[in-house]
Amino acid sequence: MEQAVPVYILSGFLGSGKTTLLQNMLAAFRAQGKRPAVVMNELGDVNLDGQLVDDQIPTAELLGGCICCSIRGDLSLQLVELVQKEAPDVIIIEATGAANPMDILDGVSETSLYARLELRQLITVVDAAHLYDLYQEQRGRTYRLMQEQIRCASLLILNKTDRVDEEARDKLNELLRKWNAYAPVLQTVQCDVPIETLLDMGIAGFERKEQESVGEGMPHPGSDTKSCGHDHGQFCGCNGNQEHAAHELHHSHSHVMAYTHYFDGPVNSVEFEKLLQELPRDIYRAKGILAFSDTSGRFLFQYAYRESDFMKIDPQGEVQDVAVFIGEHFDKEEIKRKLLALVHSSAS
Ligand SMILES: Nc1nc2c(ncn2[C@@H]2O[C@H](COP(=O)(O)OP(=O)(O)OP(=O)(O)O)[C@@H](O)[C@H]2O)c(=O)[nH]1
Repeated sequence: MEQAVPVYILSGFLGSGKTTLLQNMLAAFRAQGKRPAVVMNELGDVNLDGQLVDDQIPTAELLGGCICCSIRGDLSLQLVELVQKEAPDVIIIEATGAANPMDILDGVSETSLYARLELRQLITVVDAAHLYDLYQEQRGRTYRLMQEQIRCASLLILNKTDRVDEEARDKLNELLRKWNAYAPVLQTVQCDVPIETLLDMGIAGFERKEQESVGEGMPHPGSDTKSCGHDHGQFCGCNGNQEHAAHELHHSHSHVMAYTHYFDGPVNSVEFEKLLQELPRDIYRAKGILAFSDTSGRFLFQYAYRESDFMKIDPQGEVQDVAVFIGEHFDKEEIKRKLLALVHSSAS
């Protein structure tokens, strides 16, 4: 009989390390002689993460929205098309950092009714430093969204542990245990974890959870439950009712917005880095491809939770110089003004 294609969902807040994990998984699958395919979802209008994935790997892009709401129907279409056209051995879905994984789980389950898919794992990547900061305040929509992403996982990766001390690591471990008692937790830097271990752990973890949560808990392929096995009433006063929960959860990330800026000239690298350092706190993620006026070549830049990183690249395909800024209720016009001024001053 035809084998079902295993599907892995990568969830986690913006900038936590999902693309880093995706790259590690792709390398591991290919080393095993497998043919992976990828579904990438970005809030902005361009797929910058796609630049980090080998162009030999079949990739479906869902841009300009979040899988879990505006473009959920597209997810099913893309999955079916990938299976029919590419016959991959495995599919990895990288959600936007603003996605609620429950809806993506639901989308995959629905699709598995008419395409041979088998949901293996929902891996949530957590930025240790970011969660630790939010934990001090214990409130805010981003904190609640992170909580949801953690609760729904079958495997948790506590990443960026290089950015917190031992005391914070212990505290975070305790917190993850409290929010999700079932999923194994792996502590990593750069999501560096033996992938074979990760895949083995996940399968066992997912099966165990399904058995232990009979009647109320963990969503699984073919299941019509949308519950993460926790009390939704904690957030919205409902008792896990599907509609109320979905409604409330969409609201938990509807605060996230993106601005995509296309450049019509190069910018000075020092000035651009300064602009990143001075971004308002409400912008927690930025990425893009740029040419600088003071150095040759083009660069992929990443800004995640106050850390920036530049990598020289040779972009695949035609990519205009572009930057995407993601955050909460920030002033798009102000960013636009600053970027236009930067291009102008770099030209003179
Ligand atoms: N300090 C530190 N940086 C890391 C670590 N892992 C990843 N990063 C960096 O964090 C930035 C964001 O990583 P990504 O893998 O792109 O994160 P993401 O979750 O895919 O981001 P979005 O797709 O925007 O949600 C990049 O600059 C990575 O190099 C880590 O363990 N420590």
